[in-house]
Amino acid sequence: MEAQVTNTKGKINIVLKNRQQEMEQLQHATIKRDIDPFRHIDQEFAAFIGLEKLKKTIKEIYANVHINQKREAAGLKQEKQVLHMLFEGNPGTGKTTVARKLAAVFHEMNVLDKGHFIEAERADLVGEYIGHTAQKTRALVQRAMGGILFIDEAYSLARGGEKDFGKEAIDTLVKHMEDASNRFILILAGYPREMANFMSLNPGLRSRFPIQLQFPDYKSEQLMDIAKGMLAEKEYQLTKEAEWKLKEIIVQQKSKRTPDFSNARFVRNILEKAIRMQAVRLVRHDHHLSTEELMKVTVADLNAEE
Ligand SMILES: Nc1ncnc2c1ncn2[C@@H]1O[C@H](COP(=O)(O)OP(=O)(O)OP(=O)(O)O)[C@@H](O)[C@H]1O
Repeated sequence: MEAQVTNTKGKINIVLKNRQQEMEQLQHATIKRDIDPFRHIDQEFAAFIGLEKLKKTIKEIYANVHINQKREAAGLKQEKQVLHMLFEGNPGTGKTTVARKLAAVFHEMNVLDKGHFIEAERADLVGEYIGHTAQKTRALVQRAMGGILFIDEAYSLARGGEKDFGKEAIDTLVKHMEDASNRFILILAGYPREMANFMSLNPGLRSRFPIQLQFPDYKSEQLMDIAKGMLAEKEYQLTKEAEWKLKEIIVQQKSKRTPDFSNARFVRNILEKAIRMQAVRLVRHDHHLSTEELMKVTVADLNAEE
């Protein structure tokens, strides 16, 4: 009888201990979630190599939104953020891709109502007669409400100087940026030197953009990481030799220091061509192609002439 009681007590003790362990694990998981509120942002931007300042800025914006919600719940004033941005970087450094991604991420964060993305250029804003430009620009801004309006090569708006209708487009944009500052996000993008010149011709314009991001040229190692990411996404893989070859091509191209070197786009173009060449190589085989053969991109594919 005594032995039975001890046995039952032992079982209860084990059950209690397991329960305590479960509770501790649960607590631990909750604490972990609390100390890493940015995990989701890290995941969303994991495919973007480099761009550390951008990632840091998005986390600041997220923190602000989150804390504002808590302030609202506590009956405190909210600090609405103005998020118009300037993106300055050479060709293929990711300006358009990042802007497109931000539209989706900001929608998820409740920063933007709709989260759509409108890419515009000079012809979409500048009209042909007096009044036409303001009307076109206003209509474009209206379409962009709740989303992002991205104007690439923004300096083209100032192309014709003082007498050009481009000036009217800039003035109209500035007016709407202030009137509807929280309802859409304007991103002006372009190459660094041209943007600097454009800003110097329009004093006061730069200061209207609280977020200014530089997109630096990628280092060769970063371009290799971008290449691997692009291939992995498409379910391809470089052989070791092909990796060395691609690195050699990138280093050689970068050393030429041509002003129009197109960074990640240069890499994308090489890979797309190599994938076509791999298909041409494989299509000649009439044996069963293994998964590995279908995935591997070789030096021959990189070297092949179209
Ligand atoms: N950091 C990055 N990580 C992964 N891929 C990138 C990165 N930056 C750019 N890319 C890829 O490079 C390509 C070109 O990028 P994108 O068109 O956004 O450049 P851009 O700066 O807008 O160029 P441009 O000024 O010439 O229009 C895209 O396919 C994009 O996915």
